[in-house]
Amino acid sequence: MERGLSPLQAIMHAHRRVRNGFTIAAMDDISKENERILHQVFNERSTEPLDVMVERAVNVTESFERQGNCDSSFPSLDGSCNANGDAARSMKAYTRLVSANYCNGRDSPRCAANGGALPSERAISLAMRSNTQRTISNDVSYAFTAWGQFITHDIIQTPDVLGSGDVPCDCTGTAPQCKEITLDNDPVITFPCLFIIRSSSQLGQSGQGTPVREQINQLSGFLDGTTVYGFTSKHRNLLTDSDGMHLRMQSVKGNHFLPSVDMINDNGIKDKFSTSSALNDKGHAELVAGDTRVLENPLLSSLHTLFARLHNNAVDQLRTINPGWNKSRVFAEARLFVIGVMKEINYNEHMPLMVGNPGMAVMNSIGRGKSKNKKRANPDGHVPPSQDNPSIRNEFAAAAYRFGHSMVPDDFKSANTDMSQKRSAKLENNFFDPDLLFRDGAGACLRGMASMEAANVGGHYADATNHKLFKPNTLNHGVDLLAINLARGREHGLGTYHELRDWCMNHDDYGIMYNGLPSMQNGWNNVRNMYNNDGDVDLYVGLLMEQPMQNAEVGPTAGCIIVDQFLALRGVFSSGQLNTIKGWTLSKALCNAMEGMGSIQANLFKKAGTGQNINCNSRNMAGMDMTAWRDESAQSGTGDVGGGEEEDCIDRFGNVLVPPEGCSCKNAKKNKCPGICRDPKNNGAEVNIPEGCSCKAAIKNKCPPPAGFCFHKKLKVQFEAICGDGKANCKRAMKNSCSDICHNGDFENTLLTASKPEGCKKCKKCIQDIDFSQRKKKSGKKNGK
Ligand code: HEM
Ligand SMILES: [Ca+2]
Repeated sequence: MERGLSPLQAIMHAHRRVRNGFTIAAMDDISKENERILHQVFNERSTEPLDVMVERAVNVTESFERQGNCDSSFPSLDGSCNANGDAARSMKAYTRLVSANYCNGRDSPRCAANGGALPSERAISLAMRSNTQRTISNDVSYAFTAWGQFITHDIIQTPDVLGSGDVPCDCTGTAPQCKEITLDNDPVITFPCLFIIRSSSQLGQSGQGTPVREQINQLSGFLDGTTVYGFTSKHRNLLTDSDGMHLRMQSVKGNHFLPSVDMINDNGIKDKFSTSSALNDKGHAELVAGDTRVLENPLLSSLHTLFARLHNNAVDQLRTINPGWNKSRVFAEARLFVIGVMKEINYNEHMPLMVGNPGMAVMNSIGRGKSKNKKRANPDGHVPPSQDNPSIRNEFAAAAYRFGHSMVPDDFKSANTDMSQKRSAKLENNFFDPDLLFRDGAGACLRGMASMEAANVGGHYADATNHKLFKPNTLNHGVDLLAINLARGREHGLGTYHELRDWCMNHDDYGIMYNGLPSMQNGWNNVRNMYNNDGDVDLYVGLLMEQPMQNAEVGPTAGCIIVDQFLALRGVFSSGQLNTIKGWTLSKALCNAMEGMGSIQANLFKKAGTGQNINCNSRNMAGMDMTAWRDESAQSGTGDVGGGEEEDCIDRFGNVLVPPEGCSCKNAKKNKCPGICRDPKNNGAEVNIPEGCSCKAAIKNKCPPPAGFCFHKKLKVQFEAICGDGKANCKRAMKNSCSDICHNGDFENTLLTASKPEGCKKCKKCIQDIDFSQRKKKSGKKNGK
């Protein structure tokens, strides 16, 4: 928990939590190097040819070590090996549907086509608010919206430029890493300005051969369970239980919750998952998941809980069905199952409601192989999702898929088994606060999510997101997510609404989603009049204000961008596994993994009361039939049928082990490789093996003389202790009960032996010059004994 932050610092802290993932040092180094290259080209006017500089930037990014193995039959963690050129793996730049539109043609936020200033993002946000009505969807529940956020967090996280301090923007418009949003007599917000930190980027080259700033995706862009498992081996290992198969959980009031930061012994985890006490103000320990945004709102945290539990349930099933599978195989197959279920829900339940008949017509026609996007299926399991470029599109990340922000309501709810309301909580008081989740449990929260209404997509955000995003408990407002989204689009140099609308309308496959020019929602004329020229309208503004397509939540231009993206990310499973996954819906997942379930919508994304319900108590709903995953070669129960990925070798404490050639990681973890010796009872601390002694004996402090060194576990030092009988007896030596030595506990000087004064029986009693009080204080406090 971060305490003592000013209100603005607390907001910044939360915003940074949303933007910056659980990285490893190599990733941060790559980001810094990329910024350096950008600076060289844009500010120092490097004389090297652009091609050379771009190649250098690409090489920098490529230097990020793969978090997986291309020979594996399982998808890698970071999305590497899934597509040609490792497209869409973690740390790759976004691609664009239309050329970048920066004010200076290279890297400065977009301006009006005539070079003039655009209206302030906050002014547009307020104009959208006052010119539009907020209406409630007749079709979808809040689960529809929440799912969009959960999927976002699997495929997209654009990090801030590194190295900016607590409040790095001062509203003077001078700091290069800041994109400021000017305020003019603001009705609610009391800060001198709003601001965002610019997105970390890489040097790219536009179609016209000019250098441009291209933003980076920190995540694996594939829909591959990043929210559950993280995108680095280190993170995945820290989330894995000591049995190597289950995900770590904590039990609270008899139910499984995500693990708390206190349970995971890693400073990076504490750093990236802690929240500010001005938001998380009831003092709950933060929860840890595969994504750093897990606590952003309590219903999102509940969805994370659902999929972690689902993984663990799948592990239990797979172990029964295939007792011969080894641990890493069980983990990998459970992960594959979880990813399969997520995809099934996303493509079968979520997308049809989002893009409606027109969008699904395009999805289906291309899926059946009529188009250039045709996929190749591989009957043996995981298949690269796309032979085309599956990268995340900038227009999708920075505008189109943010449509869900306008659907988020002010009041979040939990529900009882019969779906009646249990509790209502204001979102403005629950950003980065797991209170609702801890009070009512994940089951009640997800039932609440299904019972809640969602607003229609449009220009009128809820108060919680329009004025009070990340509101600290000491202030009566926060910041404006709508203005932030607009600033982000400009800062990324996104094309305008007209540019994207034209691209989509003229597209061979997507043009059919239009029926002439899209019709716009009420208030459109007033909003577009904010701009000097129609051609300047921000992409996000146009997307929110198009009338939705038939049975869709979004209009044709957002639909086009979304369909294009999800076509690129679609993958294929083997037919047997596909049959298992086919039956899965979000409601079935809730029935399987959530406590207190009764009757809920069959399609959870549909507004309660508008469609069929199902009862979780029917066997078909709550069960998990994994027979298609049965492996005849794994029925013997020896636990040696492998197939898991080969990864960096990291033990369960997160220590990176480097097995010498010819020794496996498995053996390294078991202390069976020469030169590797770690104490499992001491968080895997390194133990030196004295010559002529074994690791096992060294850990137990049982190495005989002359090798006789003792390892003091608490102080993590080795010392020499040869008792009077000539034997090394560490236990006795540490207790000062050897016949001839006393020591003062100051083991920092490694080789400390003191001879016992003559006639002395107990060191403690007879040695004055050895300061035992010192020792007591030191080790006594440290060890709490
Ligand atoms: C309570 C609900 C939500 C909150 C508080 C929230 C907040 C945020 C914030 C603060 C950002 C970063 C903005 C920036 O600096 O550019 C963001 C990004 C984003 N959000 Fe949300 N969001 C919510 C729900 C949703 C939903 C429902 C969707 C989609 C259906 C969504 C999609 C996105 C996308 C695509 C991004 C861009 C991610 C990136 O580039 O890193 N969000 N959100
Ligand atoms: Ca992913």
